Amino acid sequence: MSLVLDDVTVRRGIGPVISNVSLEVEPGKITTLVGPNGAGKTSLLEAISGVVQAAGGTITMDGTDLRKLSRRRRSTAGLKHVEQGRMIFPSLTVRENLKLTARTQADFEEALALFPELEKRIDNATVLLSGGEQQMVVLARAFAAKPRYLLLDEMSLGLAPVVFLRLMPIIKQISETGVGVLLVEQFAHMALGVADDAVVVTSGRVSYQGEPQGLLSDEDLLKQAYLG
Ligand SMILES: Nc1ncnc2c1ncn2[C@@H]1O[C@H](COP(=O)(O)OP(=O)(O)OP(=O)(O)O)[C@@H](O)[C@H]1O
Repeated sequence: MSLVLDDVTVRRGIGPVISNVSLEVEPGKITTLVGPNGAGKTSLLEAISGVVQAAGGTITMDGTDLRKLSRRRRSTAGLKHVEQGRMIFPSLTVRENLKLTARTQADFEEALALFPELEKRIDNATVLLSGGEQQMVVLARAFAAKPRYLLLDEMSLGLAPVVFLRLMPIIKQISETGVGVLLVEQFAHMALGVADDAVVVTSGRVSYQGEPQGLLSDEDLLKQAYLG
């Protein structure tokens, strides 16, 4: 049981932006995917969730071939993709935002419990929240939908590092409930701090795969992860 990519290739325009990538995201674990700008990280997540179709390879979720399913079917099967940019309804309150994805009161409460900061602002319009709090709403919405696997694309975008750092233990807690998390980040250090597995993608190919510690302790590898 896991989310498995085998030999996946993604084409955009004329050429491949992801070539022969294989990786596994296990339930209850965080796989952190890092790599420089334009390495193809977003394209890879998009191929998993069905925003684009993979040109080659297989993608299975707990044994189900995802490539045969539409984007919506992948989502109802338990795959939640949090795309770049804060996908919230700014004029709705925090409560209303969460209620849009939580199917039951228990799911709503469980999601909210991870975010004490949000409990205090539950009836405020989300537009009035800070960038970090808005990103918490995004994460809470995703978790409230009870995903089996969660794809998180550059949650750090536009956030101060210290604010992003606050999200890390929450993402860890989410994974500990049994959710498999694929965390894509340019801020490699922080995202690797909570990772169970690490993958570096450079120019569309896997250039490192293994223990996060092996990457964190190798300066050349890290440089490659940031700069290519
Ligand atoms: N819709 C598109 N059409 C054509 N090419 C695209 C499209 N989206 C991305 N690309 C190209 O695909 C390559 C990989 O981009 P992608 O956004 O997947 O990388 P990334 O690692 O997520 O980078 P970033 O961190 O900058 O988002 C880049 O060369 C980019 O220009």
